[in-house]
Amino acid sequence: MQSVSCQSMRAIEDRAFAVHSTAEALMDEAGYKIAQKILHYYPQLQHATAYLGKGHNAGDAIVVLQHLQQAGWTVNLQTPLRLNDFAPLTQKKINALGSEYLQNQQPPAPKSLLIDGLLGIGASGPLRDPITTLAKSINHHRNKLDCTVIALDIPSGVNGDTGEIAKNAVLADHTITIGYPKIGILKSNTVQHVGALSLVTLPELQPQNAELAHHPHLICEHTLTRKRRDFDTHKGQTGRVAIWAGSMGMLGAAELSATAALRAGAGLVTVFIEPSLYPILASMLPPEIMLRPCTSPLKILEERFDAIAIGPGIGSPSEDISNQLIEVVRQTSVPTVLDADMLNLIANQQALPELTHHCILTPHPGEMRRLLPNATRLSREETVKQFLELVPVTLLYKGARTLIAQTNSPLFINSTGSPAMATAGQGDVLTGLIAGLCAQKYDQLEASKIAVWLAGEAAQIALASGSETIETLTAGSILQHLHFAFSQLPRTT
Ligand SMILES: NC(=O)C1=CN([C@@H]2O[C@H](COP(=O)(O)OP(=O)(O)OC[C@H]3O[C@@H](n4cnc5c(N)ncnc54)[C@H](O)[C@@H]3O)[C@@H](O)[C@H]2O)[C@H](O)CC1
Repeated sequence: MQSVSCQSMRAIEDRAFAVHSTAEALMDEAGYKIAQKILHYYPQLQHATAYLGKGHNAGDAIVVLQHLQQAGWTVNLQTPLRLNDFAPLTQKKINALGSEYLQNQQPPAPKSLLIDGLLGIGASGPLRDPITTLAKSINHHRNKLDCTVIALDIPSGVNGDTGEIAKNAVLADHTITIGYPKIGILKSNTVQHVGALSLVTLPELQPQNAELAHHPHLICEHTLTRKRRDFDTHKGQTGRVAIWAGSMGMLGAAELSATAALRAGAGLVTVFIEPSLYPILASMLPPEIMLRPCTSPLKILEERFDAIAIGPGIGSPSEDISNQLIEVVRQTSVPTVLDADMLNLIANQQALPELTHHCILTPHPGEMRRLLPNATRLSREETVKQFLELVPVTLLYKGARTLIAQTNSPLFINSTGSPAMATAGQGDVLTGLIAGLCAQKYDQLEASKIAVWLAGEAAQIALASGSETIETLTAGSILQHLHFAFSQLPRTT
């Protein structure tokens, strides 16, 4: 979904008002949809406190509270403002909830939800009181009481256009933005304040082309689709994936990437492995995955595959194997995902300039620095741009906010994920997912976007379900929760 400036958002909103909508109708719709997101991601919290500024951002928060209350949650307000201080529509919403909530304010409960309804697109300048005090209180309670903070539209104190962070800006675990993502909250420097990102769409809001031009896109469920299968589909049609992964001590990487390719929907997944490792890996792999003992990666070129993945857990292969792996990349024309030590190998052999359109590279920042030493001096966004000026590949630059682009494409920024994903094996899963989707004829950019969104969403769902915590989540749990993430995506019509 394309991002917009706050000024454009206002213009879009004004056009909707001129035609058919009212501020109240939009607020009601936004509030309902935000509450649904909260119930999806945080069903167990059961207690919410909304922090209120004067404007319509606070009105949204009140509508959210009403829906949470209807779902059985206890709700509470925090604000020093009196009823008359609020914008008229926000007053109306407070009255609908019950103005006694203004008089009877309670401190937030431990491990509860805090809603930042302080400032949205109406914010200007550094934070001023009473907003500063309220923002400080949100950050304090997040820390001391282990509360989860949801920011509505924009975390208060983050500039919605520039991403500049004001002193005492709210630290949100999750920002639910309304209508269209605002440019400022997609900037890499804001990730600590924005947290996970969700979008609630309001179909009444229709941007004009000039309002969208050149801005980054948010990867979210509203713009991704999965393919519908004909009833008579057979496994040959859902794609064949070849994987060169794993080495002594790192065979789990081969298992994770192969299982991910299979669970992404690929029909046939074959792992090529050096013969000495065959018996060990054979005992680890799910029975659906084929395992081919093989001394030469060039064997991959002798069969028909629809996608190839090279790199997870390969460590430092011999010179001969390294040369052959590069040769596979040179000779094949099918989508080829290059990850982990394969990226280091490409950097060492200075083979980057030889990569072309069929390659999908998935570096994390360390791997990126080896491929493009200049990256240390650039922002993440500039790094992607400069990288793609050098090589015409699909680039997926991993991080808390993964960036994806091709030469001349817009920049796509992932919305899902969690700090719980900071564990080994997540990259192996991602590689397998991309290869599995490419094998099913998703184009490379689309496959990369869907894969990264699915992995992040699966992590968030695993946490939401209570079956994992930030500490316990593993790459394997992503695979176990993948079906919940897939089911969020509509099918192509
Ligand atoms: N965009 C949409 O389609 C919809 C947006 N909704 C929500 O409405 C807000 C924007 O509401 P608005 O009343 O215009 O602005 P704010 O709530 O951000 O409040 C502005 C208010 O705050 C004070 N203020 C401004 N800057 C500061 C500051 N730095 N420090 C302290 N106080 C400040 C000032 O008094 C202003 O008047 C949007 O973000 C959405 O959340 C709709 O409800 C749904 C449709």
